[in-house]
Amino acid sequence: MTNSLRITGVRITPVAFRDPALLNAVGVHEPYALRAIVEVDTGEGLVGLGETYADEGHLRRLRAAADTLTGMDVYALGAMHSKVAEALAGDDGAAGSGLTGMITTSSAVDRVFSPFEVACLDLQGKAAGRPVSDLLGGAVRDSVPFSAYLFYKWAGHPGGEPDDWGAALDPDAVVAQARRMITEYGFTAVKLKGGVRPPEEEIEAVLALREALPGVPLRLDPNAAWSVPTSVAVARRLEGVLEYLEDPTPGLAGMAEVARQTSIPLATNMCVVAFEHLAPAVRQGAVQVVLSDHHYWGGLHRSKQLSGICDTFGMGLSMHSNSHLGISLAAMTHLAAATPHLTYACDTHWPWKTEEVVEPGVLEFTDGSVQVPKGPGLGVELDRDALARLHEQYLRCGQRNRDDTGYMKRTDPGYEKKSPRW
Ligand SMILES: O=C([O-])C(=O)C[C@H](O)[C@@H](O)C(=O)[O-]
Repeated sequence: MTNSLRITGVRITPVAFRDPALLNAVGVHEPYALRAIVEVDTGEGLVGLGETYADEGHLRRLRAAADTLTGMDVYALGAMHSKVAEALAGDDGAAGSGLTGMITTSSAVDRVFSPFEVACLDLQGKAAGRPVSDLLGGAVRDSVPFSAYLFYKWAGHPGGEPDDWGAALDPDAVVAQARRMITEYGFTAVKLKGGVRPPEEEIEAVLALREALPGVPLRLDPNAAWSVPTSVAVARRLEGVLEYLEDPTPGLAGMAEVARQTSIPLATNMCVVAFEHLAPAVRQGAVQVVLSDHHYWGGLHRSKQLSGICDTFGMGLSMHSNSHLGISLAAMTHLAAATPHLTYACDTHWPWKTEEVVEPGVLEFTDGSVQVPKGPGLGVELDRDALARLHEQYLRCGQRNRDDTGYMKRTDPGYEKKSPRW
C-alpha cells in the first residue's frame, strides 16, 4: 500500500533584493534583482520550497501552471511536467524565449516546471526524512566547491550610495576584488565576467589575476560580445592561463570556428541551453564544457540527464548562476553533490547579495565550498518576515525598466541584434 502526498495549493511570491551595480555585456544590473519564491502546500502540514525568475511573463506562466497542479501527487514528476506543458500550450510567449537577454531559447516548459519540481523534491525529502541529494542518487561529495564570480562594477548605482565593494574598472581593482572574495569565502577558482572592457584590457586583467593567484583555475566569460577573429586572438593570448573560456562569440557555428583555432576548452550557458542543442553542439565540436542550470534545464532530475549526456559525449559539466537567493543555492548544492560528472567549481552570485529569504546558519562557505545541507529536503527554512519584507520591496520597485531576465537593463542595443561588440 503506497502513501501519496498531494498538493493542496501553491503560493508564488515575487521578491526584490538589493543588487550592486555589476556590469556585463548588456549593461548594468538594476538596483534590485527579482526572484519568485514558490511554496507548494500539502494537506500533511509539509511545505516544499522552490525559487525561480520573476519577470512578468514567467510569473504569468508560473501561475497558469500552478492552477493545474492542485490534487497531484508530489511524486508524480513526469505527469507534472506534462501538466505544465499542457497549461502553457496556448501561451504564445512560452514558445521560445522568456529570457531574451543572456539565454535565448531555453524551453519555457522546463523553466516553469523547475521550481515546482524542486519544491516537490523538498517535500519528498521532508516526508522521507532524507536530504534532496539522496533522492538524486546520493551525494558523492560532502561539500560543493563554488568559484569567485568577479565583475567589473561601478562604485554604486547612479544617484545611489556607493556599496562597500567600491568600483572595479581596471586590472588592479579586479585583483583586489578577487583577493577579498578569497579572503572572505576561501574560493579556489575564479571567474571574471567580461565583455565589458575592450578585449585587450580584459586580457590584462586575466594576466594580472594569473600573476596574483598562481595555480588558481581562472575563467573569462564575455557573454558572446566578441567576433570570431577577436575570440581567437584573445584565446591565443590566454592559452595555458584559462581553465576555460566561456561563450566568447554567439552561436554554435562561431563557437565551433573558435574551438578549431584554440586549445582552450570553450564553455557555454548561451548556445547550449536546452536538450535539442546538444546533438548539433556535439556534431560541430562547438563546446567542451556545458554550464548546467536547473532553473532552465527543467529541474534537478533533468539536470542529471544533461550530466549523463555530457559524460557520454566527452563534454565537461559546470554550473551557471544568476543573482539568486538561498533556496536556489541549496538546490544547486544538492544537485552538484549528487552529480559525479560535475567536476568544476560552480558559479554563484552569493557574495554580491545582502538580503535573504532563508534562515541563516545552513548555507556557509568554508574554503570556497558549501556543505551539503543535512536536514530533510533542501534543508533550508523560509524566513517569513524576510519574505514579507522583500515582497514589499518588490511591490515598491516593480518591473519598471526591466528586460525579460527581470534584473538587468540593456544598455547595448548591439546585443539585441546579436552582433558582437568587439
Ligand atoms: O553567462 C553567465 O554566467 C550569466 O549569464 C550569469 C549572469 O547573467 C551574469 O552575466 C550577470 O549576473 O550579469
